[in-house]
Parts: sequence; C-alpha cells; structure tokens
Amino acid sequence: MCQSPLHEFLQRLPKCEHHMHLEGALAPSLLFELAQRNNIALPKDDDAFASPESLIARYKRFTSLDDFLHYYYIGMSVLINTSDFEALAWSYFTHAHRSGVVHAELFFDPQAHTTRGIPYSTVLSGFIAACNRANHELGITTELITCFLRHLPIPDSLALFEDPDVQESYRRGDVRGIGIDSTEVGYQPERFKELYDRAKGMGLRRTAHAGEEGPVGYIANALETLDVERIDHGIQLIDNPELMKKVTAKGTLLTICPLSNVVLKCVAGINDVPIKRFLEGGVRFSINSDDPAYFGGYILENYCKVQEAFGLGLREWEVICRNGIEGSWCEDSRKREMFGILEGLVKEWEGKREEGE
Ligand SMILES: Nc1ncnc2[nH]cnc12
Ligand SMILES: [Zn+2]
Repeated sequence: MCQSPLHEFLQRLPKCEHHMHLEGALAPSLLFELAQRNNIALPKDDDAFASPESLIARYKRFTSLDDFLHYYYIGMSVLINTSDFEALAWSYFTHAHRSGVVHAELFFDPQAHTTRGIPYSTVLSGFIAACNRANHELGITTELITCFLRHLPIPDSLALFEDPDVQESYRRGDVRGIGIDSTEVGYQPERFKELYDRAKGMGLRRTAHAGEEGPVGYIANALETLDVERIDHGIQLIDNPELMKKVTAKGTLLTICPLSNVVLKCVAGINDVPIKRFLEGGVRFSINSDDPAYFGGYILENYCKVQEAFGLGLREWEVICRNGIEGSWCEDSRKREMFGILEGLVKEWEGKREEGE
C-alpha cells in the first residue's frame, strides 16, 4: 500500500495491462516448489539458488537486462507440465485482480520452452486454462501474445511461427499478436522484418520491445521496418523530440514499466522515467509490470511508485487509463465497458474532492 491519498483511487482504476511476461510472474516460492515436484536441478554453483529467500535477495541486485535474463531463463526451466503453466498464470491473475486489472494482454516466450523440449501445445493449453478461469471467476478479459527471442537465429523464429500448432493458435484467435523480447542491444528490430510482414499478412497485432536498454534509433527502426502498433518500454523516445512528435501524432502506445526500468538500471531512479514529459507532450502510454516476480511489484505497485514520484492528479490518471483502454486489442464493446467504469470512478472522486474529503 502506498502513502498517497489517492491509493484507493489508484487501486480501483480499471487497468489494462499490456506488458507482462507470464514467465516473469514466476515467484521464487513456486519456482522451488515446481523444481522439487518436477525433479529439476537448480544451479549448484550459484548461492542465489540456495533458497527462495536468497533468490529474492539476488533479484534486488540486478545490474542490467542481461543479468536479469540469466535468472529469468533458468527460473522458467522448472515449468514442464500444462498444470505448471496454468498455476503460473493463475498466480498472476490473483495478483492482477487485487491490483484492479480488468483486461490483460500477456506475453509468453514459446521458444524458451520448445528449445527445452516442451511442446507449444503444453504451454499454450496451460495458459489458456488460466485465462478462461480468470475470465469466469474474476471477470478479467485476456489476450495472448507470442514473443520471439531476439538473441536466437531468425530462421528459428520463422520456423516456430510457421509451426502448424502455432499457426492454428493464431487462426483460432487463441493468440492475438506477436512481439520480440530478450537481449536488445546488438539485435536490431529490422532483423525481424520478414516475421512481422507475415504476421501482418495474417491480420495479427504487432508490438516490439524497443528503447529499453537500446537507443532511440531502435524505436524508429521498429516503427518503420516492422510497422508495429505499440512499442514496449520505449522510454528512450525522450532522446529524440522529432520522433516523439511523430509517435504522438500517430497515437502509438508505449507500454512503460517503471519498476523494471529502475531495477534493471535503465534509469537511475523512478523520477527519471519520463512520465511527466510524455504526459505533457501528449505521448500515449500505459503503465505495466513487465516481470513482477523479479522486479518487486505488480501493476498497482508501479502505479503507486509513479504517484509517489510525480504526484499526478485525477485527470492525469484518467488520461493514462483512457489511453490504455484505447490502445488495447480487445473488442470495442469491452472498451466501452471499461470507459464506463473509468468515468464513474473519476466522477465519484471529483465529488469527494468537492465535498472536501
Ligand atoms: N524487460 C524485458 N526486456 C526484454 N526481454 C524481456 N523478457 C522478459 N522481460 C523482458
Ligand atoms: Zn518486457
């Protein structure tokens, strides 16, 4: 719980999450439980894997994106069965519900599992089961997004994309779009042009991690060569006012993850995430959790940290939330429902203000 008088308002805002890696919701407690159940040996030469507590302590000392990714890929090696993937996603949804998430568009990394011999169908069926349960029991609507790993060879991405099970998941609408993630610097977005062209040809939605650790040129490159509809992170946009104007005019949504940026040392502190400058410049963005089990908080903690740093008003939060709803890849009827909740909440809180509460 944050110290802001707006804490209850922030909790109740109807949040859309657009940047959340399901594998990044693997809490150390579940990681150790699954390692034991599935008989997976964790590295013996790294003291961090001695216990869940020592792992949590190590997560507080990440030095870079790659330092985090090292632990992220080892962590997910404990996921073997459909039930493991379902348990992981369900643990995310219970936290998300408490944080006020009403709509979640979730990344997963198929190649990180298929390269370990886990079939795509095992991964997907576990995630779909949790999504269905979240919809029925918590009222959260969902979309899934396959992310391709930029550090792997391009032909591997294309081969996975064309895999009959993967194609079937796109055709059925079980998976709505594609993205690219993993190590950024040295892996320019344009390398994935063919993949994105094929995805666009199939009517899939498209986003890409860019401008997290990498320079602003990667953002321009993703927009130009991949024709993406959203940019994941994109905080380096602040370095190029001309491009910022273009992104604003186009209405491209940045999916910003403030806690992640601080923990992975992409910025010195939360005050350096360009929230205020993007708001003033009219850049659209949503606020997201990225890998909550690794970065010390879910989406509400990100909202709270932003509030503590920038002291935003009701109207500024309304803009952030409205842009998040608008930039979602759900039906217009669902957007209208979420706009309705938002308008009601803002009116209620403005009323409280007038009564001098
Ligand atoms: N923040 C991040 N950046 C790039 N790849 C990721 N995979 C999971 N989290 C990521
Ligand atoms: Zn990410």
